[in-house]
Amino acid sequence: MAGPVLRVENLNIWYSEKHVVKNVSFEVPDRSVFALMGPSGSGKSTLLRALNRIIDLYEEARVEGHVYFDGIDIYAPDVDPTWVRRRIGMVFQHPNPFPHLSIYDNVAIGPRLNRMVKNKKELDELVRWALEKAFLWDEVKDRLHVPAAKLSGGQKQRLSIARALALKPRLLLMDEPTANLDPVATEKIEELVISLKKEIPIIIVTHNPQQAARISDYTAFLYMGELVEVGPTSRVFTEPRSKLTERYLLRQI
Ligand SMILES: Nc1ncnc2c1ncn2[C@@H]1O[C@H](COP(=O)(O)OP(=O)(O)OP(=O)(O)O)[C@@H](O)[C@H]1O
Repeated sequence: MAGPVLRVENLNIWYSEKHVVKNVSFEVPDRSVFALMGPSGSGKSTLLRALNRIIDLYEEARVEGHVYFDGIDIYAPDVDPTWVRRRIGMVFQHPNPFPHLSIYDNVAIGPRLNRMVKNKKELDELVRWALEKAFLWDEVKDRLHVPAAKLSGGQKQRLSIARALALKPRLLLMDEPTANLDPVATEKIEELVISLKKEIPIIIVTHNPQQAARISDYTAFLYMGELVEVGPTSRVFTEPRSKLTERYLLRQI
């Protein structure tokens, strides 16, 4: 069996004096969808931001503990945070394509900046690959050069996913990617997440337990900064070990 893609050990995070992630440890197996669920304010987004060092951009945040990515401690002094962010991609709650750039250029910008391709043909192939993986190619292949602003909300979110995929990440983090989408657009993203996991494991934050149940292989339940429970999704949902998880699943907290 493949080792975990990520191992989090005794992770603690503060914003100034406020302790928001409390001694959290878990492993994310390769080729899986791993859901981080919990009520509003439980620390899900903060924890996610620490997993690819985006949290470094928050001046008031302080992180202690370890995050091993394929065995490399991403907080070790000799590790370059930009390398970490390139290898561990991120998709946010609000789709964030550059509105004035074309659909093509939104996907191409990362590979160009990182000199991942030698010529236009390779770039065209990479853009097509990323758009296909993001289930968007068929809808946009005849209008690759129109501005991204012309797309629907769901399409913009899939474009954000294509942009992240174009950097060929080893792992993808998603922070409530369907929070602003209608049910049809949500379903597409959920199908896409499931189809990607064989190639790219995904950690997804959700405040919706049904979504975690539908798409994830493993679920972690976070409550007031503490990891209450983690395990295979089917087990967490059918036989929660903690009363708190049970109450959350019954919508009592
Ligand atoms: N930049 C910040 N500075 C100070 N406190 C913050 C900051 N970001 C978040 N917090 C606080 O940290 C705690 C955890 O927030 P976080 O956004 O990680 O929770 P969450 O579970 O993702 O919530 P939600 O589902 O509402 O997004 C909250 O109390 C929040 O107010």
